[in-house]
Amino acid sequence: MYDLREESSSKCWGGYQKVYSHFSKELNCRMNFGIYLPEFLLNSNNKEKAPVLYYLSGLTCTEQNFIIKSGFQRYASELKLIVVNPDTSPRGCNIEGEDTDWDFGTGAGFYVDSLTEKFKNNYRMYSYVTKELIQLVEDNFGDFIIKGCRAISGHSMGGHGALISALKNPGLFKCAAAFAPISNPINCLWGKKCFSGYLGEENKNLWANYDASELVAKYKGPDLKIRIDQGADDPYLNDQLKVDNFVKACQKSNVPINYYLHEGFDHGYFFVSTFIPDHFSHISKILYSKN
Ligand SMILES: N[C@@H](CCC(=O)N[C@@H](CS)C(=O)NCC(=O)O)C(=O)O
Repeated sequence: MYDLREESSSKCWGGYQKVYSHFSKELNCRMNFGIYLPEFLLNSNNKEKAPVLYYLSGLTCTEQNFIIKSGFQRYASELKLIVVNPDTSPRGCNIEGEDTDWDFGTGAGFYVDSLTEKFKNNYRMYSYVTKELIQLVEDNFGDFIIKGCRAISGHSMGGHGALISALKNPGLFKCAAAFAPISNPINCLWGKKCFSGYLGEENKNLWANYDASELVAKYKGPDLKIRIDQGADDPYLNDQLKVDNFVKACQKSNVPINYYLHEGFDHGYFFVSTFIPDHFSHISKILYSKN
């Protein structure tokens, strides 16, 4: 039903970096995602399984940016993590205007389910990530996976996607983490542009349902063990990311958060790749812990 096809498979550190394509019912188009499988899972006499970390990328990315630039594979293999990373928007849907801007449409799905006439049949990245992709992975790679043992992380727009996916679905993920997340989208230009295009000005009262700083204030569920890594020299920090608003909202609602502000680092993949080892090790400890 998914029409799943392996597009590539490359040995990388102690595992295989694969890319699959499939047809998405949520998005009404074919999509790519990356999956990294630590090698031990593929040995014929192996009985061990592994947790899954879902990783969402930021504006302008496909599944390839994280695969090529972050260097995560070495740590995923050492820490025994399966890592699944989808594309950031539907592709090739031929919606007028979707390819005009780098911060809206293609490459900028913003992890919401669109409500506007123009986008609602395709731009459903929220349901794609939290329902269809998880189901697809569990249906097709279930033999390798510790049931129900998932975490989610992401970068920038993907950090926003990771936080809202976890906050809106208590219990779905044992841990939520992010690099430089867009933390209060209803109060920044990137968020306002995408929410107005995908959700509509007429539905402004619903925008808060996709805003991490708003959602955390209402969060009731198992401890999420949130971790954020942020570059102190990130040019987007004050105007677009507004991570402080999220940290304050967590403190106000007594949701534990580990926030690391790293001197001198900016927004790009040199920052992400530097902190992948700590970030992944934090997530792995939580996924492999008994409680
Ligand atoms: N338009 C700028 C800003 C977009 C941007 O910084 N995107 C981040 C996520 S918000 C990214 O991961 N870009 C892709 C890359 O660095 O490979 C650009 O493409 O450089």
